[in-house]
Amino acid sequence: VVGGEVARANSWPWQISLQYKSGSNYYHTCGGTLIKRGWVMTAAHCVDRSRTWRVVLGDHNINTHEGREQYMSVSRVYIHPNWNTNNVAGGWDIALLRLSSEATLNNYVQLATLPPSNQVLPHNNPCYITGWGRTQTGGQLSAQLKQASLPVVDHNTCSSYGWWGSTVKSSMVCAGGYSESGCQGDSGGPLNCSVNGKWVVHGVTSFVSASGCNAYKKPTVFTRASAYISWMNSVSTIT
Ligand SMILES: CC(C)[C@H](NC(=O)C(F)(F)F)C(=O)N[C@@H](C)C(=O)Nc1ccc(C(F)(F)F)cc1
Repeated sequence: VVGGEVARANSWPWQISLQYKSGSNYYHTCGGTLIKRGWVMTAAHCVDRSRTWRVVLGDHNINTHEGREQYMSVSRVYIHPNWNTNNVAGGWDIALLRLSSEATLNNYVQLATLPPSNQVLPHNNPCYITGWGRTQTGGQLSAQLKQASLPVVDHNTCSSYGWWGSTVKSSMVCAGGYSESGCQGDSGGPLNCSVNGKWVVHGVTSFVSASGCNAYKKPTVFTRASAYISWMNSVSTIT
């Protein structure tokens, strides 16, 4: 997250850290959202490569053990069937992770609220991006969870000339576009939007500009969760 501030610990209790094993250590690579006690929503591009994954719930500083974390292994990865690794602009950048055991819900770990199917938020709807991603273009990951205010940019504006143009599809949500943004390492994490006084996870962090995370008029682009409610229900109930 470029800009914004360090979040109050566990104030986004559905935010998870997706980590992969290398040698005897685990490394943060993406964010994600706890949507059911045994299910995490993340970006397809995060799990393109088959690795040994773990999901950390209830985390704040990803480099220290604070005692509130729950470490879960992943029993199966469901990448959207239409996802194309070489074409993030095509959309479909969403995946579900089945956890090997169910999360314990408490003050530090809670389920996210997902939007109703096909709900599209208005221009400037207040939202926050959260994540442990780079704090500057080309910079380092943040040790502590960060948040930044990223108001919705409607599709009409986001897909116009000078903005993202046709790279952005209506199955995506744009947010921000000025000094604050997501950045590498925030991928897969939530766009938390305030709807009728409640936090609703409307986006899955997907991409930023190749010329810089907080490039002007290149808002952070999210997979629009409300476009995938039926797919998520079909995956997380048949299995
Ligand atoms: C997994 C990546 C897509 C990566 N995602 C992120 O950094 C995320 F955190 F915003 F999710 C990203 O945006 N990286 C930058 C450096 C990038 O490659 N951006 C990019 C944007 C659009 C396109 C286009 F237009 F071809 F689709 C290609 C690359």
